[in-house]
Formats: sequence, C-alpha cells, structure tokens
Amino acid sequence: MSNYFNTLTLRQKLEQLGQCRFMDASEFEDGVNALKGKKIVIVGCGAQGLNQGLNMRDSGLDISYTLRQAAIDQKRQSYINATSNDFAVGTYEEMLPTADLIINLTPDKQHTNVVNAVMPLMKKGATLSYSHGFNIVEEGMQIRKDLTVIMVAPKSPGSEVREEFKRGFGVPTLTAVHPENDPEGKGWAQAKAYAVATGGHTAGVLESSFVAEVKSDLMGEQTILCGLLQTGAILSFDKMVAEGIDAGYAAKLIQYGWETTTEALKHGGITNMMDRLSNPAKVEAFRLSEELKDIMRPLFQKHMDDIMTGHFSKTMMEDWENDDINLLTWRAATGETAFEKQEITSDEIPEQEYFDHGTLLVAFVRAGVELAFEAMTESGIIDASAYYESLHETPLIANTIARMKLAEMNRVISDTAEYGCYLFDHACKPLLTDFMKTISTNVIGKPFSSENGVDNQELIRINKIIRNHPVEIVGEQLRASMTAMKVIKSV
Ligand SMILES: NC(=O)C1=CN([C@@H]2O[C@H](COP(=O)(O)OP(=O)(O)OC[C@H]3O[C@@H](n4cnc5c(N)ncnc54)[C@H](OP(=O)(O)O)[C@@H]3O)[C@@H](O)[C@H]2O)C=CC1
Ligand SMILES: CC[C@](O)(C(C)=O)C(=O)O
Ligand SMILES: [Mg+2]
Ligand SMILES: [Mg+2]
Repeated sequence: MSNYFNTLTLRQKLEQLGQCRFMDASEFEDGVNALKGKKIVIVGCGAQGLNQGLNMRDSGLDISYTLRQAAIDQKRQSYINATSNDFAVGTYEEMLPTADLIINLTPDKQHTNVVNAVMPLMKKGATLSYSHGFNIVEEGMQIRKDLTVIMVAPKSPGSEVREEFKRGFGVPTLTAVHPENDPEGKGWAQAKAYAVATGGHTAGVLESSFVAEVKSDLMGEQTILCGLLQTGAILSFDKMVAEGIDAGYAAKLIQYGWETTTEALKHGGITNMMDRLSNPAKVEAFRLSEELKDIMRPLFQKHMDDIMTGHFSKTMMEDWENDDINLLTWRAATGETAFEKQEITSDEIPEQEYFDHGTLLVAFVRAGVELAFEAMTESGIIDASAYYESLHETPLIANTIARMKLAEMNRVISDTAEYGCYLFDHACKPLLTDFMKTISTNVIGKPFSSENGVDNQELIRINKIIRNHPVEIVGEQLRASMTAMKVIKSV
C-alpha cells in the first residue's frame, strides 16, 4: 500500500483538497430514510463509536456493535459501553455478513488490520464507512470494488457529538464518498442520512472528499485544537505560579478559562471573544496575539507542509511500528506536569473574571485560530472546512479540558490527534521561551491595568483588522445557519 494522496497528480490533489460544498437544509428533507430498516453495525465502541451509535439509535436506526473476540471475552470497556446501553453485541462472524452498513470506528492505527478482517465477511454491495480518512488517504487502503466507501466525520470529540445532540443541536460534519468505491451511486444518499442521524445537519454539513477531510483534520488537531491549548495551558499555569498567584486559582483559571473564553468565540467569533475584554486589555491582547502569530507562523506552516507531503503520517506510522514509544512517553510526561497535578480551588470564579484575568488566553486563541485557518486555506482547503477545523471546534475541545484538564482532552480525542498534539506541544514550548519571559500577571492571573489610556484611532484600526479577517467573514455566514446553537454555562 502506498500513500493515496501522493499517487494523485497535482491537478487531482488540488481538486480533491478544494472539494467542499456547504449543503442546504433542504437537502436533508429525506431525513434518515436512506438508512431506515438497514442493518447498521459499528466496529468498536469507544469515543466516537458509542456516541454516534446512541444518536443514530435515537434517530430511529437499527444499530448494533461488533467487537474483537478478546473484548467480548474479557468484557472490556468497549463491551461494557455497548451492553450497558442495551445494544446487541457480537463477533465479526455473527454480525458482519448480514450488515448493510458497517461503520469502522476503531483507532486509525488498527484500520488496516480491522478492514482486512472485516472485508471478507461483508456481503456484496454493502457499505463501509469511516469517520476519518487516514487509512484510505495516508495508507492507500484498497477496498473491494463492489463495496461503497463513505465518510461521515463529526468535527468534534465523541463526547460532544452526544452532548450537542442532547441539547437538540449537533456538530458540523464533513461527508465524503471515496471516488474509487461508489459502484451503485448510493454513497451520497447514505452519507446524508447518516449525518442526519447523528444530528450533524443542524450545525452544518459539507459535501467534501476523503483527502480534504484528512489534511484539514490533522492540521486542526495538531495545532489550534489540541496542541496550542495544551502548550498555552502549561505555560500560562507555570507563569502564574512562578509570579506568586495561588496555584489552585491558577489551575482553575486555565481549566475553565479555555471553555469560557471560547464559548464567546463559538457564538460570535474572534470579534465577540475580543469584545469581552476591556478596551485597554483588548489592545494588549491584540498586540500579544500579533507577536504570537509571528513567532508561531513557521511552526504552523511546518505542520501543514508535513501533513501535505505525508512526512507526518510516515513518522507517526513509524511510532506505531515502534510500540507507540513516543506517544506513550509524551502521554506520561503530560500527566506529570504541575498543571495536571494541581487541585483546583473550590472558590467560584465569575464568568467575566475569566476574561479579565485571562488576557493572554484570549491572545493565544486568536493567534492559533487565525494561524491554523490561514495555513489551511493557503494550502487549498476551503474556508468553510478550515473554519470548522479551527474556530468552531476549539470550544468543543475546551469543553473536554473543563471536565478533567489535559488528561480528559487527550483521552477523548483520537490517538492520532493525541500524537499530533504532543508533537506540536514539544516544538512550540521552546519557541515561546523568550516570549513568556516578557509576560507578567498583568495579562494572566490579574486584571489588565495600563497607565496609558486607549488611543481611539488605534482601537478603531484593531477592531477593523479583527473583524475583517477571512475566518470572521466565513464564520458569520456559517453561524447564521446554526439556528439551534445552545449556551453552555460557566462554572
Ligand atoms: N476521538 C474522537 O473524538 C474522534 C475520532 N475520530 C475518528 O474515529 C475513529 C475512532 O476513534 P476513537 O473513537 O477515538 O477510538 P477509541 O480509541 O475511542 O475506540 C476504539 C474502539 O475500537 C476498539 N478496537 C481497538 N483496537 C481494535 C482492533 N484491533 N480490532 C477491533 N477493535 C478494536 C476498541 O475496543 P477494544 O480495545 O476493547 O477492543 C474501542 O472500542 C478514528 O478513525 C478517529 O480518527 C473522528 C473524529 C473525532
Ligand atoms: C480534534 C481531534 C479530532 O480530530 C476530533 C475530536 O475531531 C480527533 O481525531 O479526535
Ligand atoms: Mg477532527
Ligand atoms: Mg482527528
């Protein structure tokens, strides 16, 4: 097998990267009908498997699970997840031969093994689905020609796929049909019905390609979504403690600070998030974020380049072959950070205080969202897709940090995302050493105070720059169609 993307001509690469159509609500009028009465079997019952399955069953579809024999025999967590929610569970031999749609929700590392085991048991003309296209695009997996291959990729952690659905909303979802595997022309109808069943159509669905999903998903998760939130959390916490802020307060300010500040981002973009600061603090956050953008731009561009060339996937697959030594070492090191180990104060922090004492957090978010969006769109990824992978998903990841800090984020995201997160974090921290020396509690831990007033002309100029960034332009259009977005209350 060889990297599918690298076998394409430049023209084909650009065509698939640029494939992205925002689907109109009227296109979902058929609801889940294309999958109604079909036997749907999910392989794996982890972060995505369980939560997608729960939503699809609530939407009236026939969902059951297949797990590897050892998971059933040992009653592992995946078995408990499925059976405690009253789903039927069986072996591959019991469940697969009669299935119409098989959804592969095992970790990316396992896809080649799993698909090789599953494929011979699939009936002629069945459909195989993924929620991330790594196996097809980066590993070049070849699928039997009578099978339809689709992708329905929620732009969100599995936990939030369920939480948003329960709130009557959904998460933006990217759909695709593999051009090499659509023998009966039914792929798009099934992908649409599947997106409705998970609730994705209420937030926005893109008709896209496997290639565009993989390259944008890897970029988002490594940089702004997980990598930068991890780096920013650790550096900000360490700085506050070194400057004498109570450690329990500092830990709480970070743990819930990402969630509270990015909740403002979710509803009104960078403009609204920055507007939550006082004018003097906004001017300072803007200055800091411009500096951060200059320092981190080469790193964001390197991640995008390495993802495009296949260098990233090659090195991660080498780690797979090496018993995940880097992933496991980095995971253990994250668990040992002072931020992770610090108990948080039980004192309440009012919602506005997260902004007033978190100028630096806001600067990190603005810099990271804009840099990720810029790197993606410069590489041929369409703005709507880049928006979901940068701005829209950041609050959904921040929700996971609010639950149990970085350990929870790294548990809930895929192993692929976790690997990329650590890779970014380890490269980014040293880059920010000098920058962090210039930071004081004036921008993290305490309210911003300035001896100088605000220059009105400067404020007008800054507001214009923030509001006219392309991520804000596309964001305003996309948010206009998210009619059911719900507010999350801060702690
Ligand atoms: N995590 C997320 O939120 C997101 C994930 N995705 C994608 O969704 C897919 C699933 O990821 P995620 O939900 O994180 O996965 P998890 O690690 O949470 O779950 C994996 C499931 O697969 C099972 N499994 C693991 N190895 C094997 C194997 N060799 N054979 C059969 N079953 C196996 C596990 O059960 P057991 O070990 O008990 O057998 C478990 O039930 C990936 O493609 C990922 O990129 C997409 C969007 C977001
Ligand atoms: C952000 C990480 C992700 O891509 C996701 C939750 O969307 C993943 O792979 O987990
Ligand atoms: Mg993702
Ligand atoms: Mg991912």
